[in-house]
Amino acid sequence: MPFATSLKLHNPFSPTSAATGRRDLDFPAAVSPARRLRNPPRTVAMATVPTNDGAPWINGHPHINGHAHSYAPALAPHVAFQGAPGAYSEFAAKTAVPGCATVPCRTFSDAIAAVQAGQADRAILPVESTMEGTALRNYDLLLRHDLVISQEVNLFVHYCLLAMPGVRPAELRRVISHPMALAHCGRALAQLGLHRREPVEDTAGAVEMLRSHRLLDTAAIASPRAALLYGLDVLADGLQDESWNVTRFLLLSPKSSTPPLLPPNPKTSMVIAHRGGSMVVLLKVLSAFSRRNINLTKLEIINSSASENKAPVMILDIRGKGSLRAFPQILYVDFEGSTEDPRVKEAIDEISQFSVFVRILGCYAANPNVYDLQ
Ligand SMILES: O=C(O)C(=O)C[C@]1(C(=O)O)C=C[C@@H](O)C=C1
Repeated sequence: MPFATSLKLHNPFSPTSAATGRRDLDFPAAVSPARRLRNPPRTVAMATVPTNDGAPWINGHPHINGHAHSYAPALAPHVAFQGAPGAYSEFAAKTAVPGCATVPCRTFSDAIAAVQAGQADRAILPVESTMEGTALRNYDLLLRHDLVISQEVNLFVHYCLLAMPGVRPAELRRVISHPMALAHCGRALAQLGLHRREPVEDTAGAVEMLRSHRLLDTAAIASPRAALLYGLDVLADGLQDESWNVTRFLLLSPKSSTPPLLPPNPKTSMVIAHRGGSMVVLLKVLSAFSRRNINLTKLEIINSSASENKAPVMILDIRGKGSLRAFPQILYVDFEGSTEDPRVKEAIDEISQFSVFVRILGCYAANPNVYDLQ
């Protein structure tokens, strides 16, 4: 994993700058941080409980009706996500594209492949969390493929301890979940005396495993919605060590042949590869934006040449036929403004002159809301 340095110029996740409480989607509600922290946990019923019985499996997960998992009109957009039905990523997909059909995939690569194979219209990836910073592995995936970021969505991740119906906390001997969820709940698990922790591919996959193997000595960490979906008991909630735990997801779409409509309140993500002198390049990039009054919302420095063991970042050069190129030093930059804005065009032109490679990863509507899924 390349070395990453994160400079927090503006943290869209921070309680002061996040959700405005605007209710612009039915599912789920965006809440103001103050309201969310005051309110007791709330659970929201989801549609039908998916079971594995007789349902065909695609990418390692059950597909209901031979296609997407969730019940949605045939023409609804299909969004691929990593995990079992009930994973946080699935909720993120439904938040970003209300009414979509979700396509469960075993890995993030499978989710991207599903879009490339035409099995899904879009894929959703978690890319950043307030507790862990940038998920570089998912950024790596994004760079290796020719998909564009078309939306962002921030979810409040609320972890619960789930067990089979009737199981008492004293009967539990181990806990299973996504490695991130286990890491985020370390303190609470220690207090509960749950020292045996085993990682699985996703939070809902852990719940599915409890259910299908009827594990009576094992708990899973997942969302209250996963508890409802699979009929498990919630033994404890709000398990995360930090009360403010938000994950940012990006929705990826195939590149459109027609120029996309300019989104409201646009934001652009780009990657800049350069040769050496990180600090000098950084200052030049900052200057190109600041002289044009363009605000940055993310800046991440990846320097894999700082250590001999780190592999360079591979980026698909989408010009011409498209080939993978290796770059040891890159910057990820998100900024306010659209690629059609003359100030932005000038800044990108200037940066292109002193860098070795620049790729725009997407221009999409900035979404400052934090959605509460519980
Ligand atoms: O396991 C899940 O439910 C997921 O959607 C994946 C994922 C992640 O990979 O970051 C998403 C959010 C949570 O922080 C934990 C795990």
